[in-house]
Amino acid sequence: MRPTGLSRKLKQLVVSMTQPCNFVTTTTNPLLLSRPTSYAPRYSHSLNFTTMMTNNNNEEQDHLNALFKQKQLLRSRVRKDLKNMDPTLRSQEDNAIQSIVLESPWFKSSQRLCAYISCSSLREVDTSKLLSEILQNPAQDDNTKMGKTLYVPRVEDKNSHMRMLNISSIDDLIANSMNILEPASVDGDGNERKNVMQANEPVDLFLLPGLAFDRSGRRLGRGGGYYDTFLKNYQELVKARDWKQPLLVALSYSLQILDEGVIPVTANDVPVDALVSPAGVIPISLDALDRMKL
Ligand SMILES: Nc1nc2c(c(=O)[nH]1)N(C=O)[C@@H](CNc1ccc(C(=O)N[C@@H](CCC(=O)O)C(=O)O)cc1)CN2
Ligand SMILES: Nc1ncnc2c1ncn2[C@@H]1O[C@H](COP(=O)(O)OP(=O)(O)OP(=O)(O)O)[C@@H](O)[C@H]1O
Repeated sequence: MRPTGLSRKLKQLVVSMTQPCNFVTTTTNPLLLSRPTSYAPRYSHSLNFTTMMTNNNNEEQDHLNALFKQKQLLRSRVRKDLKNMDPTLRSQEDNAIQSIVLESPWFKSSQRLCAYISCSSLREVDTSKLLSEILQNPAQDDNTKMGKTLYVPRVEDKNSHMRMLNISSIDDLIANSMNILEPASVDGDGNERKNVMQANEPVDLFLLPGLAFDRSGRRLGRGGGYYDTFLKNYQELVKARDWKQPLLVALSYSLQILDEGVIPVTANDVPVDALVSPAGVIPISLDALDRMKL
């Protein structure tokens, strides 16, 4: 059967998104182009509209299923590699990545950050030194350009919903059902924690976790869709408020940086601006080149 217009388009989209791309050297990076908000076909006339819609939806769903299956296989492979990583190497890489971040001008000058609380059983790049540094240097109430404000993730439900809540101490965290540390909704005094979506000023830096990355900014998460959903909403909020978009920086062990074209992505995947690996910063977007002074 000849592919219909929609299925051809969908295939092109999937193919284009699994091809290598580079934010810096080309202005036609598919990940940076405006993404489709819907795959729904718009036929002005059709002999058998319902059948066509059903076929197209089925094909579309088959493609997505195949793509999500590819993602799962890749996750299993990377999880295994992380599990087999030599502990001494892991600790060296944790230190190297954190030192690069701590010594960078873009981290030092950041005022409002969203960072993940690393989980050693998930073999995530350690963020403990970064969190200590941020929390040791809190923003003052008068909001002068000194000090930092930290927001960290809190999973709200299984429908990819998480919030980023303000904490002022590591003691504000408790383990959730996934055994990841996160803040309670209310602080010790019973006050609701500040939610970054309701803050009056923008976040300048996100430090992101992930299972695998590539040099084009593709990021493979753990499969919950939490970060992609959050980042899309946050980017929309920033746009509506006419603020500067935050820098999205992922922390990655060397083995998590995969060849281009290997990580499958869908239209919902949000690309990162830069990676920090033990070998240094890998800027990806033009914004990263500009703001990270590389
Ligand atoms: N430190 C940290 N906090 C985070 C995230 C994260 O990736 N890292 N998240 C980012 O979304 C959200 C939580 N999402 C999560 C999704 C899956 C798993 C998890 O344990 N996954 C298992 C496999 C589970 C399965 O497939 O059955 C694993 O990856 O081994 C943990 C957190 C919010 N907080
Ligand atoms: N076959 C499928 N068809 C449609 N949606 C799917 C399918 N399989 C998984 N999903 C949904 O896609 C989302 C996961 O997306 P994805 O695999 O891109 O996550 P991720 O890259 O790990 O994201 P994040 O890092 O943001 O958590 C989940 O909300 C899940 O319910």
